[in-house]
Amino acid sequence: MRVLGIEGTAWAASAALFDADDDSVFIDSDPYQPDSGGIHPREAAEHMADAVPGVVESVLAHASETSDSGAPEIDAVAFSRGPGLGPCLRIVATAARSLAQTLDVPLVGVNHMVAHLEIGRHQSGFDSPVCLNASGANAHLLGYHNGRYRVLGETMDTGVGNAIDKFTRHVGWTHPGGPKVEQAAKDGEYLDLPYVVKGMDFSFSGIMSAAKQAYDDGEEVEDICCGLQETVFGMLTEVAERALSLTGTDELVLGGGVGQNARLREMLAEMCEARGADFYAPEPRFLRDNAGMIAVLGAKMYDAGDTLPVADSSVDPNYRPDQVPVTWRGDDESVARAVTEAGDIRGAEATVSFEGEDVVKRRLPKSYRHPQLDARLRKERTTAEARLTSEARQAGVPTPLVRDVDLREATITFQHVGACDLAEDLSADAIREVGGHLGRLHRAGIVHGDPTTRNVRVGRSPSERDGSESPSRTFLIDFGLGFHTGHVEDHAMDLHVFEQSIDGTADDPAPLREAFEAGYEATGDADVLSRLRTVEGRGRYQ
Ligand SMILES: C[C@@H](O)[C@H](NC(=O)OP(=O)(O)OC[C@H]1O[C@@H](n2cnc3c(N)ncnc32)[C@H](O)[C@@H]1O)C(=O)O
Ligand SMILES: Nc1ncnc2c1ncn2[C@@H]1O[C@H](COP(=O)(O)OP(=O)(O)OP(=O)(O)O)[C@@H](O)[C@H]1O
Ligand SMILES: [Fe+2]
Repeated sequence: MRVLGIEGTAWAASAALFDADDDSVFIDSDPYQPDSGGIHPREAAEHMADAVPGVVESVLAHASETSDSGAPEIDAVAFSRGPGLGPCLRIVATAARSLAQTLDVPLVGVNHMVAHLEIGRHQSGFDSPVCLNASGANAHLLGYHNGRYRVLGETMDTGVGNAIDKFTRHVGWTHPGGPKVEQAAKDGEYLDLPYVVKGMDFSFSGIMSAAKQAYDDGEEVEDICCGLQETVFGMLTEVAERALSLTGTDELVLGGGVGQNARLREMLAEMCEARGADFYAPEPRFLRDNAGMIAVLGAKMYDAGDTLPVADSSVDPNYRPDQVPVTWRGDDESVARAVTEAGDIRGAEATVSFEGEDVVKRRLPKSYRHPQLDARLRKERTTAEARLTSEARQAGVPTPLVRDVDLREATITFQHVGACDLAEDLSADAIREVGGHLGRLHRAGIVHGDPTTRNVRVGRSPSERDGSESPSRTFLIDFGLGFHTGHVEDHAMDLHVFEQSIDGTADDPAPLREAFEAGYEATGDADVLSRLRTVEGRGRYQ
């Protein structure tokens, strides 16, 4: 089977031929290079109109040369339906429709983001990996579960490449900025910048403002580039590790143009090696925007009968990966694995060992992180965790007692609580109770920062066992990303993080979300729930 793919969401006018019989991919691309500034939508669309016919022509010629009959012998035409720049998408879709009609073959509409990650899954042979997309206009973690790719975490503002490109525009470098930052960072010293991770979500705007400010203040640009890479890629690696820990899977694939960065790949590989996971990054020609990935996913979709009548083939500039009905994977596949609790636990951040009635949590150094950043985060988080675990308790939220803190070793000793993590015993009742806990916590001016189904323990409390006090079934743990705040936005983010972790693991998340929100409503502020709707609906990628 042979599928011709066409890509043109933003800068790469690209066509490709994927031959499923010998797994070969031929790609021809013609990039748009802005004279100055960033990608200009109208200029980019003009580029697509000029360049797409040429790359399609060259792929058709290749197809004819490599067929027995001398005709192109193409079974389907696949194209990027979105997300991307509307004017570019429309030109590419028009080209794809007319080519499919000329060749008299079906049309396949591919989600560009899903293509960025399916290429890595296809080439690695991994079953059901966590996928990190680090591209220009996006940054997110996806995992397949129950017929869809679930968003496990994502940027709350700009895409990672665009964030870096905005900084390089500020210092007067031409587009794209990513490779220039990579080069300059080699001659730089690490510089501290804000580090922003909320559960498995993250944001870049604060870092970018600080980086621009540092430049205006006369810091060496090489040092800022080094700090930028260490911070931004450290965050992406951390959230990828969180996703591995939450889902229990041991496979990670990388996709997207920023994935061409050697430092990012090095950090991800090192993180995976340290936790015994497998890591795969496609070669650069499949990481940056290219039609090869569109043709490969197009072939899987065509095989599954997932083709588009021309009348229904409109483009979608905001096409999200979790909107795609995944027709080409089995319903029984899932990114979520059962995690068995035996002996020491390796969480995303720390190792946890069970010592009698106590639990000892050690934030061991992370070798993938810059040592200065690593020391800062371990200390900050240990301090926050010890303090907030106790303060939450005082606010009426069940948490373990803190028995001992060793800041130098970044180690805390806690009382052992619960029988298992909520992830292993997801029930509406327990989740309603967690909603109540978060409402109370927020009223006390505290956010948890990382409320996931692995950071809630479920089971009987010691008081319940000896019958001395009224029982509580659920306990919040892992306050390392917590902080004091009265902002509705921060509180809504806490709820968003929790709901994302339900979406990532539950078969039928809707009733669980409802129970969670009902629980929150009973103790928390209604404004936070309405802000949650805004957070979810926000057009994130800029
Ligand atoms: C929707 C679609 O149009 C968009 N595509 C896209 O952003 O192109 P992509 O090829 O995946 O990524 C381009 C980005 O990748 C960055 N980039 C390229 N090489 C880099 C490097 N060595 N280090 C860091 N960033 C790099 C560029 O600066 C640019 O921001 C997307 O996938 O988000
Ligand atoms: N006080 C406790 N009582 C019982 N079990 C605990 C306690 N603290 C931690 N655990 C167990 O250890 C696991 C990891 O702990 P924790 O979440 O604090 O570490 P982490 O490295 O920050 O993990 P992650 O970042 O993946 O959430 C928990 O999911 C839980 O199963
Ligand atoms: Fe892309």
